[in-house]
Amino acid sequence: MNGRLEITGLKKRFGGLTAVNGVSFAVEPGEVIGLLGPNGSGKTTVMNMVSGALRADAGSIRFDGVELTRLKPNKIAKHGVARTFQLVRPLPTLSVAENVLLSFAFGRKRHWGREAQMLVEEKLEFVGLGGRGGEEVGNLTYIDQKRMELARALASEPKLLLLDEWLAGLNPSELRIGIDLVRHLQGLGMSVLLVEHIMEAVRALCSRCVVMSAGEVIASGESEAVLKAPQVISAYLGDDHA
Ligand SMILES: Nc1ncnc2c1ncn2[C@@H]1O[C@H](COP(=O)(O)OP(=O)(O)OP(=O)(O)O)[C@@H](O)[C@H]1O
Repeated sequence: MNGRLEITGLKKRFGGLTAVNGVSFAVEPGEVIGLLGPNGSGKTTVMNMVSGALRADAGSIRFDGVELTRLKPNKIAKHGVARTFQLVRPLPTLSVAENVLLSFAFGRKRHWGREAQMLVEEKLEFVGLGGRGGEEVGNLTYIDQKRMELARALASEPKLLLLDEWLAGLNPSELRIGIDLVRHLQGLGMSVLLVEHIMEAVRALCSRCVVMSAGEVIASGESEAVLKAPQVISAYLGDDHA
C-alpha cells in the first residue's frame, strides 16, 4: 500500500473570499497527519478539494504520482482516497449493512453478491459493529453512527482516509475507542489526513501537524513543537495569548 498525498499551491475562492490561499503539504505513506486551525480557516475546503467535492482554482493534488486535481469524486475514490463527513449522513431507510454495501460502488474494486456481503461484515467487524448489519440506521447510537460512517469509508478500500472531525462529539471513553480505531488503521499501513479540534486525539495520533489560519499554512512539522508555536497559539486564542 502506498498512499502519498502531495498538495502544492492549492487555492480556492468563494466569490470575494479566498478560503484556501496557496496551501502546500504532503502526507507520507502510512502517516497520520493532523490538519488543524481555528473555525473557518479552510480545512474542510482542502478536504473537499482532495476528495473532489470542490474543484481547486489553482494548485495541484497528486496521489501516488497521479494528478487528482481535475478528477471527479468517483474517480478519486477509485484511486484509493475515501472520506468521512463532519456530519454523519447515512441513508436512514436502509440497514447498516446496506449503507456500507452502497459504498462498494465507489471503491477501487467492484464486489458483488456473497463476496460483497462478506466484505461488509469484515468492515463492520473492524469498526466494532460485527453482527449488527441488519439493524436500522435510525436506531444507532451516536458512536455507532460514527463507526458505520467509518465502515462506509473503508468499504472503498482506501489507501488514504480523510477524517473530517470524525471524533467530534464522542464522550471520553468513546474517544479512546475512536483513537484506537484510527491507530489500528495506521497499523495496517493506511495514510490518514485528520481534521480535528480535539487536541488529545491530535497528540495521540499525529506525529506531524499542519496548521492553517485564514486560508494559509501558518505552521507545520512535529506536533509537539507546532502546537507550542506562538503563531499557532495566537491563531487559536488571539494575540494576547501568544
Ligand atoms: N461553499 C461555500 N461557499 C462560500 N463560502 C464557503 C463555502 N465553504 C466554505 N466557505 C467559507 O470558506 C472559509 C473556510 O471554510 P472551511 O469550512 O473550509 O473552514 P474550516 O477550517 O473547515 O472550519 P471549521 O473548523 O469550522 O469546520 C469560511 O470562511 C467559510 O465560510
